[in-house]
Formats: sequence, structure tokens, C-alpha cells
Amino acid sequence: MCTASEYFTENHYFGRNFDYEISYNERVCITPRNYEFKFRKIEDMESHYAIIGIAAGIDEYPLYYDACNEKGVAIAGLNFAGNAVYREIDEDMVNVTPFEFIPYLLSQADSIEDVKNLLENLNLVNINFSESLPLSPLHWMISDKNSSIIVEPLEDGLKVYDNPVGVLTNNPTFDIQLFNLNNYRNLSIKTPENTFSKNLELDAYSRGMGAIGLPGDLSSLSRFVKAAFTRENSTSETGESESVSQFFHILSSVEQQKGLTFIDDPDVYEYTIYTSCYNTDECILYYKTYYNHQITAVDLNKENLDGDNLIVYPFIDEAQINFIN
Ligand SMILES: C[C@H](CCC(=O)NCCS(=O)(=O)O)[C@H]1CC[C@H]2[C@@H]3[C@H](O)C[C@@H]4C[C@H](O)CC[C@]4(C)[C@H]3C[C@H](O)[C@]12C
Repeated sequence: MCTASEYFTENHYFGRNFDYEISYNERVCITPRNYEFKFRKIEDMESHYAIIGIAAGIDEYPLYYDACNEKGVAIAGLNFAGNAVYREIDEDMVNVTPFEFIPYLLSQADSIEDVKNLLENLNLVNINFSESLPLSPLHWMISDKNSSIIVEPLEDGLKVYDNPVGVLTNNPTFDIQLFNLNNYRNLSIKTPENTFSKNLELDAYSRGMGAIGLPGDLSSLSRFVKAAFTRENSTSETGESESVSQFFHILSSVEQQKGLTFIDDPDVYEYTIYTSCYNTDECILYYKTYYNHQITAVDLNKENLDGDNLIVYPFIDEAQINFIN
């Protein structure tokens, strides 16, 4: 399971919880403007926008999970098992593989409007990266500071939805996730009136009673509601550290602790391996890992963006504990 979200103060923040039982040696990976993107079915790209993101630990290619480009367009890919359909090559369309989807869009899109235009003629083809890294069934949340969309490769074609809630989890399809929110329209951040009955005196014995009924389990339908409610009502000071802190708090409302989502024996559980947060205006990537709660940051603009080799920062995953005696 995974959850993606965005948040606004003076800047736009975007990121995700990466929840899974397997790590592919994730790391921060910067693709500078002159790294040559080789595509399987379309022309290679010699120069493009610079990209910062979190990618699998493969040396020759940036296999991004989530990323942001120097224009402030950000994407996260989330599991969409049983729903994602990738197609045969169609010579009349632009044939891009799922693992090329993030590089293809972020290398050239200035905005969500650009992304929508690129999607119009795009065919996501069923070509895997390698024998050992097969096709992964994904859907994507894509945002800039002005708008957000969800892209789902469905049986009947590539579906693009406007995203009015600024979150995404996993199954079911986004339209059902949105519809399900209707069931929670009674939730409130305020103490509720007693509408149960005029004849009964029911006491508001605790703060937070307006959100009784907000799901707390880790299923993707429930995380969608929890993340949407938390994000919608989130508030913070507008400085960078306060905004980043609030962003991580939104995603920690749906984080997965080891031991709660059993996958397999012996002791295989899904858990929140990392949480990312991009300030898309400044192109700074912040992250935390399951073991390291200290926020680590990498600033795209501090690199030489005109280079042609990938720049890699391995994750700092050990606990950083601040002993004060
Ligand atoms: C499984 C990951 C998504 C996490 C998630 O949504 N978990 C929820 C699981 S579930 O719904 O609850 O079952 C996805 C996100 C990005 C994916 C990776 C990226 O697409 C990059 C490459 C792509 C290759 O085709 C496969 C390996 C891979 C390295 C992918 C492995 C895996 O599918 C990843 C890591």
C-alpha cells in the first residue's frame, strides 16, 4: 500500500509514503539535463529538464518511484494491481513503457497542462525493464502548484481524472475512491451537536468527537478517506520547516507500522519504508525512512544540472538519535 499527497502553504509540497515489503535499494537520484534518456520505442532524448526523485538502486537508468522536475511538476507511481492494463504497440501513438512514464513526462512538461497534452497520444506498452524487473501495475498522481491529476491505465484506455482531494492510495479506481468520500460527509473537526435524539442527554466527553467514524485501518479505501480528511483540514505556519513538518504529519496519519500488514511467513510485513516530500517550487526533496526519523534533504539546484551522469545519494536509513547527555 502506498499513499501520495500534496499540501499548500506559501509553496507547494508533494510526496508519498512508500509502503511495501521489498526494498530495491532505493536512493535519491538526480537526472541532470544532459543525461541521455534512451527510450525503447521512441527517439532518445539528449537534453531535457533536470529531475530529482527516489529511484531503485539500478546504476544505468533512473527507475523512479516518485520525482519532481525543475519546473515543479511532480509524480508518484502507486500500485494498482488487478486494474492496470498495458497494451501492445500501436504505431499511430507514442509508445512509452511504464518504467519510462515518469522520465518521459518530467523531461518535457512545464505544467499539468503540458502533461495532459502529452497524455493525449500516449500508449503505455507492455514492455518490461528486464527479466528480473518485470512490469509493475501502477497508477499515478501528478501535480504542479496549480492542479493535480490521476492517471489510470484501464482496460478501456488511459483514464485521466482531475484530482480535487490531493491524495491517492491504491485500489479501487479513483472514481470509486472519490464516490466513497460521500459516506463520510458527516465528519467534522468540530464537536458535533447531539442530533441523536431530543430525549437523550449525550455528552461531548472528549475533543475530536466530530471525526468519530474516520477509518483507521490500513486498507487502501480507508487510507484514502483518512488522508483526504487529514489533508483537507490541515493547517500550519507557512515557513519551510513548519510546512515540511506538517506534510510529514499528514502522511504519518496513514503510515504502516511493521507487523500490522502480514504478507508471508516468516515475518514478512508491508511497512512504510520511506516518506518523501518535495517542495516543488524550490525543487528540494526531503525524506524520512522507517528507521531514520530525521529529515534528510537534497536540493536539486545545488547540483551542476548541466552534467550528463546520474547523481546518486544513497538513503541514510540508520536512526539518527540526538543524545543530549
Ligand atoms: C510496489 C511499489 C508501489 C508501492 C505500493 O503502492 N505498495 C502497495 C502494495 S498494495 O497495493 O497494497 O498491494 C512500486 C512503485 C514504483 C515501482 C517500481 C518502479 O516502477 C520502477 C521499477 C519498474 C520495473 O518495471 C519493476 C521494478 C521497479 C523498481 C518498480 C517496482 C515496484 O512496482 C514499485 C516499487
